[in-house]
Amino acid sequence: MKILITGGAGFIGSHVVRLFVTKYPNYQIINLDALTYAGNLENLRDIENASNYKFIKGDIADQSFIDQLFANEEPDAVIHLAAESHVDRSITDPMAFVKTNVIGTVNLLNAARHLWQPGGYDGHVFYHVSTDEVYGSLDFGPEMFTEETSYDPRSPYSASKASSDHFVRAWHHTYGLPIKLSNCSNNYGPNHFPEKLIPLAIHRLRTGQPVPVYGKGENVRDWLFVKDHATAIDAVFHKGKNGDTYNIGGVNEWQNLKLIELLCDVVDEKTGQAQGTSRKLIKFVTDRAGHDMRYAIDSSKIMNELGWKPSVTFEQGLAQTVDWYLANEEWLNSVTSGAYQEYNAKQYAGR
Ligand SMILES: Cc1cn([C@H]2C[C@H](O)[C@@H](COP(=O)(O)OP(=O)(O)O[C@H]3O[C@H](C)C(=O)[C@H](O)[C@H]3O)O2)c(=O)[nH]c1=O
Repeated sequence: MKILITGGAGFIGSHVVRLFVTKYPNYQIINLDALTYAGNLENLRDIENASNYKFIKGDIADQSFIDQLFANEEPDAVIHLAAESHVDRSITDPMAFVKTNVIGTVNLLNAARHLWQPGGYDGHVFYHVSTDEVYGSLDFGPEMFTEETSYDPRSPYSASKASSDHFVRAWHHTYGLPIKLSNCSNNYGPNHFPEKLIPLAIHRLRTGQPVPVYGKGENVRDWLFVKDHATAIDAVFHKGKNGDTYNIGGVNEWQNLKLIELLCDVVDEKTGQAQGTSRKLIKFVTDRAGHDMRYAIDSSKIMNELGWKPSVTFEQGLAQTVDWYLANEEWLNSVTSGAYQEYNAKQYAGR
């Protein structure tokens, strides 16, 4: 089987690519990535020479490029992770999110349909990896997002992901395209670009800079270790039902301030600083515009039907993450200085 994985040089994508390349040596994995600021081939150094792996640089928003790629490569399946993903960026530059997340997804859907429909859809699947933010924002309390929760996206980012989810389902209902979808909560772990809360905070603490907490830090997110998200994607891809959606979460809700305090304590412990040192760097700043209060996701469907569950506790995952960032200063320096772009250019030259 030849699988096209889009966004494979990004944070979640690189963990999915590595899992599939190493776990399924008989699959051919094509990693398609535009290598925008968040795409980093250094994430995949360990598997870049694997015989079942190939990297192609390209933009999913470029329709003729995508059509040509499908004609040349004839993938059997698509796992679509390529996306603009940072909510703050979507507030300042929404059009980039429309281009990649909406138009890019529709280009892929069209190309998959035109390639697969003539010979019959058997053995093919278009799997869209999405976010729990499409469901909107919850108040504090027991309520959680289920697969039946109505969509209520509120940021330009979540509106673009909701739109792409709708297009994926529309291609299933209208053209019969075999599809799967999953909506996941906040991920954390190695190789996370330091604009998102956890890697940003680790980077700031490591370099003695203030850690910005938006508003009062009361907002709640559910956190899942990225490698557990990758195993969930593996489960949905192989065992999920055609046309179905699976929510994926860590059963692990944290208020932002509490999470940052815990992270400060882990960093103090790992770096041998006196407890309380890092907490002094917490700085309350202006809130995010339209800041969603709470995401909480009910993962019982994927757990009961597909037998998936997270493999690490938050304490274990956070400790592994801090260890990774402390041991990989070079990666962090390369990302924060922009040097990784040179590595990217060298790796894709001629491909
Ligand atoms: C960057 C930053 C964030 N925050 C707050 C804002 C959020 O309440 C929380 C996490 O923010 P972050 O931007 O890391 O992630 P979300 O906005 O929850 O969205 C993330 O999780 C979902 C599922 C996706 O689908 C997104 O792609 C992914 O970016 O911390 C701060 O307080 N300070 C900061 O400096």
